[in-house]
Amino acid sequence: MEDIANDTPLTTLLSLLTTSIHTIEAELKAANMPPFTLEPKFHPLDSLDVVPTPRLYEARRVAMAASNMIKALVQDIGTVMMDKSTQSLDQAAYILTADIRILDVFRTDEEKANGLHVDEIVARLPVGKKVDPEKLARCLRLLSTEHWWSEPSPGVFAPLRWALINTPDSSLWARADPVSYGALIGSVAFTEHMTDPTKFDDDSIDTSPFVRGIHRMGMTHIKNWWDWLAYDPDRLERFARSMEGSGYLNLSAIKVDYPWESLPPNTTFVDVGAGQGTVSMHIMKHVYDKVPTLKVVLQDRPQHIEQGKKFWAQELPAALKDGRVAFEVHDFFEDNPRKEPNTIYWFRFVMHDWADSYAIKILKAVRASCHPTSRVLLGETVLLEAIPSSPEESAAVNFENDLRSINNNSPYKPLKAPYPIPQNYAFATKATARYDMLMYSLVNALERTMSNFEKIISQSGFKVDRVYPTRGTSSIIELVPV
Ligand SMILES: C[S@@+](CC[C@H](N)C(=O)[O-])C[C@H]1O[C@@H](n2cnc3c(N)ncnc32)[C@H](O)[C@@H]1O
Repeated sequence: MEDIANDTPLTTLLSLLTTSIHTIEAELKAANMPPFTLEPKFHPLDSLDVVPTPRLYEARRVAMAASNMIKALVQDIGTVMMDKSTQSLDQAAYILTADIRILDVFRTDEEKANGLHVDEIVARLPVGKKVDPEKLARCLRLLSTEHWWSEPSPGVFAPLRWALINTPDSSLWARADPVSYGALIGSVAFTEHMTDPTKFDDDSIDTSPFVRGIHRMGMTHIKNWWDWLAYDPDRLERFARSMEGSGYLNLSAIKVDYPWESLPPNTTFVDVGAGQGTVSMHIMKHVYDKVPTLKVVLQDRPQHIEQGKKFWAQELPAALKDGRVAFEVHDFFEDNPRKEPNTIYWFRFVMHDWADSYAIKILKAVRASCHPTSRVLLGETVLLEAIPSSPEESAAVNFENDLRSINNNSPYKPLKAPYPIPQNYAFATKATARYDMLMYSLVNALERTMSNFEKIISQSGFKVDRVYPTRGTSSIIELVPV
């Protein structure tokens, strides 16, 4: 196992997998959590308030990367071609099951565990959402190949854990429609848009594969992605709810992997482009008593500010009563009205909506208001390049030792990916690489690598003071004015 020269890629990966799986099981046990199963219920770690230990987090991403790399080694090339060239149909099947609210028809845990015949599933679907049972069976059979569903006997289908993403009315479910559908529309015109030389240097939000795709569908009155959302109140509402979902995504990690407790007294935390201020509300809740002088200001466009007032009144009424939260309409392309010392300007998932020229304008506007003691925090994905690992530096045996030497009570510090897993952890970061494409496809923007960030930061009058990686998909990049 330690002799890399005699090992094949498969046996090296198997060794990584064995180490990471044993670590996952041991960490779950130590935390009094049940083992992972496919049963149709959430695992405690699925909770949006729980963060895995550093050792569990590292083991989990190696397990995901190694198992998928094993697939890349063993799968025959013909099947890969069949699979990849038709992958959008997985998404179509998933959107369908979300749209017809299939989970609603399972009334008891027993029905979920044993499954229902597809005829019964369809009989229970509401009018307007009926589908042909045979065709539905084929969709569910497709999803069963990736363990969303199982088919305990022919034509009988039972949901597994992943199917819960389709839970009606949850903010996770709300994602299924506008974002998935928008991604499909963009894919139709993706190659044509990418190869159009007139679009190479065009930063405009009104030009994107999505816009080209929707125009091709005859909807030439749609200017851009936001315009498309705004045309259908139901779609806009579902998208807003899905934003709440992405507010929760990474939240537990953002709360614990930045030292919020050490904020200086009298800090003003300005949540710029706040949405309803989900993240700032949870940070405030987290340190409400520990940092009693902390104040939050939410800034966004009018409809979001109204939503924010309702959200805070419901979730943290004490902050309103104690005068520790304020709400203001502000266009982040203008100078920021908050100019006092010790201000933190917090931007989460704002930069990724904007191409560089816009992002620089947003940062410059805040720089114009920035006191020398103030800082900017960017809560964003930092994409890693897919650089190969070297066998000498990061053998499987080192990974075992590295995992063992992690102190679960120390601040989180990512491990270097073990050979042969590339430095970006490959499949374990696929969702963020895909989000990079999504931002391009929908709004002509991007997720950024650290060098991409440095480019916009250096042109805006800031420098990077420190980067805090988190056990979620976001990092926190701390900027100081220069
Ligand atoms: C992707 S959302 C992120 C929301 C929030 N920061 C979060 O993490 O949940 C982007 C936000 O930017 C806001 N926004 C867009 N253009 C804006 C502008 N010119 N001025 C202020 N806010 C803007 C949107 O209304 C939206 O709430």
